Amino acid sequence: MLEKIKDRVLKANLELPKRNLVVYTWGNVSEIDRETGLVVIKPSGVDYENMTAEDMVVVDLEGNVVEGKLRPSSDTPTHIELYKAFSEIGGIVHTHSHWATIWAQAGMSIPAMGTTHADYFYGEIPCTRPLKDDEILGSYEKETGKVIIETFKGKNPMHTPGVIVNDHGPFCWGKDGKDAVHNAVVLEEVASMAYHTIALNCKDKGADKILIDKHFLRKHGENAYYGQR
Ligand SMILES: O=C(CO)[C@@H](O)[C@@H](O)COP(=O)(O)O
Repeated sequence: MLEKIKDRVLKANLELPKRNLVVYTWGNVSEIDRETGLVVIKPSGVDYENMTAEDMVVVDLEGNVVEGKLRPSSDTPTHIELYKAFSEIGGIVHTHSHWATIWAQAGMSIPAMGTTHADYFYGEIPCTRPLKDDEILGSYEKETGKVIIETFKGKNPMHTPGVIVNDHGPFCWGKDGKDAVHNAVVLEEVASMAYHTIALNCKDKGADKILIDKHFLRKHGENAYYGQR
């Protein structure tokens, strides 16, 4: 079942070590089939070198394993919460990539410092509030999803396809797993650029809003004109 999606999800997961977004097994990618409401996600704690499409696990939106011999990613409940809340998204990725995780550990949103950022993310990439003790001790991974959703209240998740989870790391999403990983690569790059920009000249506010609007909307707005149309 869902063999094509399993192939795509495997490929998207293998992109993580290739792009230096993960160390060992510290990340996961999933994709949802909106027709059946089933999610395909990588197994928990399996080395990327040995992973096959058959190892991908299919779960329903209640978190029940529908197909697969291995246990799904430990972050599956977070992915499920996001799929339920953001109907536009088709793929999700979580990593502990170096620069984005530094922002997470600092508990800081990443300001839009320039056009590289604005080409992909509209405004700051928000950092969630810290989880409360009872949330950590309860359904921790589900609560992680809920705090992301809380952070995105009133925001369009497709305009800001990523978040920094406080003291943890980044989650990104997109129209499918490949697109989500693309956004995670960009987020890591802008996290590094923003850190170094602030270190260099103490500019901690971000670039002119008009410039940020221009760059986001030329790619993603109603009258977008970037690329081939
Ligand atoms: O945050 C963590 C572990 O602290 C996880 O995201 C990471 O190790 C990946 O876990 P899975 O192998 O997907 O279960």
